[in-house]
Amino acid sequence: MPKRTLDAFFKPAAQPPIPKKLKSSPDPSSPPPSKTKYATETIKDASEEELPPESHPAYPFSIAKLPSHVSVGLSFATPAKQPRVINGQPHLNLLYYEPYIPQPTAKEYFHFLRRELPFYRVRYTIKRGPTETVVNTPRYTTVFGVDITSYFSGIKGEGVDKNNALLDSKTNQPIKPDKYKCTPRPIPGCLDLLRRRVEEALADGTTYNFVLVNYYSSGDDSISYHSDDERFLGANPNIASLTLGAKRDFLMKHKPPPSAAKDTSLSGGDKPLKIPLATGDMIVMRGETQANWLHSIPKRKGGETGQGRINITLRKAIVPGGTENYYRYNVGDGGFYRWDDKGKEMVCQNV
Ligand SMILES: O=C(O)CCC(=O)C(=O)O
Ligand SMILES: [Fe+2]
Repeated sequence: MPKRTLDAFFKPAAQPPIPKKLKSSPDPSSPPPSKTKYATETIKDASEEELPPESHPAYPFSIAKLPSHVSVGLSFATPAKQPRVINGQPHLNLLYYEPYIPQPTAKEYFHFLRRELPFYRVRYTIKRGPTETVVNTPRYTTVFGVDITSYFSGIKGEGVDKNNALLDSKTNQPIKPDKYKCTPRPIPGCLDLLRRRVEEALADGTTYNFVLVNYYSSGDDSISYHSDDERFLGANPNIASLTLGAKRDFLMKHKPPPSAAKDTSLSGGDKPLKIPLATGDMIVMRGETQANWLHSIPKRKGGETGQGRINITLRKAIVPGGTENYYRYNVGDGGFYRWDDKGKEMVCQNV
């Protein structure tokens, strides 16, 4: 791979000033100091670095650390643009970063995450009365994090290692073995940097403890209309949602009012709001949005979208039920998939 210059990472969007001196702490957001002194100096490629991957008993394989050219972009070139507020419709409250991550970094980040994360194609059953139906989730998913009643031990900023254990937030002691049916996974450094950067960008006290990742491999992959208004997120949850890779339409429509749909402006029958999300774009759904609006990524005619699309949502679960729900529906109990760069497809690793 060719060498890059720092200049290349900061094009084309207007960028915040590059700090004169960068820290050299082990925090993944901090690039090695020898490579970052001047904007024109060359910096090494990921392949030249030997950052040890992060392993943890709950991961199916160890997860690579972000190469420094991606962590530099995420740390110092975000937000690429200031957000627009979209609130011109009842109960709607969005921030729209167009983009949040500048394109060169978004592209590298997309390829890195697709290659390095474990993914799942979850099947689950739903029961309606006596009938059981099997649901095949129409996209790849994965999830990391734990609700606020627990946390992973470890030194802040040191990243994940195999000794990170789950502690109870009240007692600071190891959790009882039966606290969760699922096995929560610590957020790997490559996603935790994004989480911390978004919290900093919002600067309104928002914090997140979950990272959910969707991978839409083609136009046939989708998510149907829903709202993320589960009780385990608390009232008026803030959810940040980042797009990497292929452009897909994000549709929103107001929930129908509980009584007869007389007010057609809220009936849900109107044309949906369509936001064509491109790589690096981020929307933040806030306030009463989840309580009143549904959103979806519909299938695309023709099936193909070229390169595939990754969506990352940041959320905060406040009770153990949230942790159980997220692992059940985004990891499940089947085999995991890993991206095969030669075959250009997700390959199931076990069953
Ligand atoms: O892929 C997207 O943009 C939306 C994903 C989503 O709504 C969800 O995971 O709840
Ligand atoms: Fe959603």
